[in-house]
Amino acid sequence: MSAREGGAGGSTARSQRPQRSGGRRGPAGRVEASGDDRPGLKARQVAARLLAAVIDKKTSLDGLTDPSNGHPHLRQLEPRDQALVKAILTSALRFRGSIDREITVRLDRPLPPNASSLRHILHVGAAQILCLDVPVSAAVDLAVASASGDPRAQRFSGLVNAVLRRIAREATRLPDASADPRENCPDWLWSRLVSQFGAERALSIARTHLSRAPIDLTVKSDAAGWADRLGGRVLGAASATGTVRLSDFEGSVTGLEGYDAGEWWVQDVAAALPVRLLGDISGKRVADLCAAPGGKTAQLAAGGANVTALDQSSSRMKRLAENLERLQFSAETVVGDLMDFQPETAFDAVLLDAPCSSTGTIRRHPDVLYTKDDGEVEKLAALQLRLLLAAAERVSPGGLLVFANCSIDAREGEDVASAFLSKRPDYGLMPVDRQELPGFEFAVSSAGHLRTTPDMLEDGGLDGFFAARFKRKTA
Ligand SMILES: C[S@@+](CC[C@H](N)C(=O)[O-])C[C@H]1O[C@@H](n2cnc3c(N)ncnc32)[C@H](O)[C@@H]1O
Repeated sequence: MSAREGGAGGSTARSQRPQRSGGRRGPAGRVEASGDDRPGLKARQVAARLLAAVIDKKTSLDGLTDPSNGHPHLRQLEPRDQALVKAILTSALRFRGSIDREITVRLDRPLPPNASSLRHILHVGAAQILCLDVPVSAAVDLAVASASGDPRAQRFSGLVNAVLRRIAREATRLPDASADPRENCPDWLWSRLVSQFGAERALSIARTHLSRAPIDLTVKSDAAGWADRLGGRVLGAASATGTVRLSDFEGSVTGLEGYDAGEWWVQDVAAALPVRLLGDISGKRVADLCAAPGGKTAQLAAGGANVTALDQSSSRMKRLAENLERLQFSAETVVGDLMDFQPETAFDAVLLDAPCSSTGTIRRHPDVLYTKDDGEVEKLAALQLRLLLAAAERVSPGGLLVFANCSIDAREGEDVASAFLSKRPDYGLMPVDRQELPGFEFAVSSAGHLRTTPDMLEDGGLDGFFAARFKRKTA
């Protein structure tokens, strides 16, 4: 058994550091069975259930873990158990390929095809052993208890015990230098990365998916001062970008200086770039047509625009309103479908940050690897074109339209931009000049689009993003 196996009952996720105990210890250090009341058991059961929802039903983890509308079983847990569940799921998804290999090589024969709940219990157990600072005995015993309490997995509880104990004894902790980006990148995404970027870049992008992303803050002003106060650093040219990166920060940002006073908001540096393509927006009428939860609305308001923010999701618009209130920004808000939006007058500029596969944000959302696929990308690309054509109707002659999203797939970016231009001859591409984004010149493609991938920026990377800028002709 490894040295960690005899650790204290408290468990600490290496990446997210929730503080949660494992099983209750008897005099001999063994975890005593006590039905569903055993400390830590509910958390493991919920983790297996949520993993099943992601893998088998392709449900987004963001939705499942939403504080107000997430899975009820998760919301019933103590905050520290909720944090443990999220840490388990992040690791289980980020390293799913490696974890699966560690399990599979220790099986005498393949698991039956209908044994998905057993598979999820094994993955939850192995993720704790391989990726988190959970005592091995707690991880194993609670996995065995999860199996025993599940009619579909009951008869395999001995196998769960044997496989997980062998993993604890024999396997290398993750992530280690040998963690293979390819084995943790599902085939559908890998083929897309290779065909779009070539094998070397594909590997470099897939490697970023094995690490957590840093926290970036967009500050209203005085980026250098906030970097000093919060122990971060300014990204890009200080005067222009306003992004402060907190590379090592873990935990909740709500306790940080400046949060209550509304001096900054969390926004990946790449997500802050599309708004900058609108140039000087002070005093202009600008519509943000897929606005919630409002990161870009806040930027538009900070730039002095008269902003109309629209989104079809009322719960997300509630968050947008709360965010704007904390930041002391104002905007006209509309809950509704962009396709039905009929403003009285057209706008000087429109931003469409369209729904997408989110393949640029896998470091933060590893579930995307398993909830999205090629078919979904195609559907989203078609939706984006429909939304872009509708957004184009709301721009005044001579006005600007920026189309953006956080996918790294060209079908949702460059291809949508070309299809749009072929359907709307009254619009022209207004290529982005590298000088417009000091410090981020690398993010401007030869076609004049904004195109980032998570491996582009040293020391922490950035989200993958696409943006194209169009100008409506005057006659
Ligand atoms: C990528 S998110 C927007 C993020 C936001 N711009 C920000 O920076 O915080 C996409 C948004 O599009 C919204 N959406 C999707 N389809 C829509 C539609 N037909 N009409 C209005 N909003 C829509 C979703 O509810 C979601 O909030």
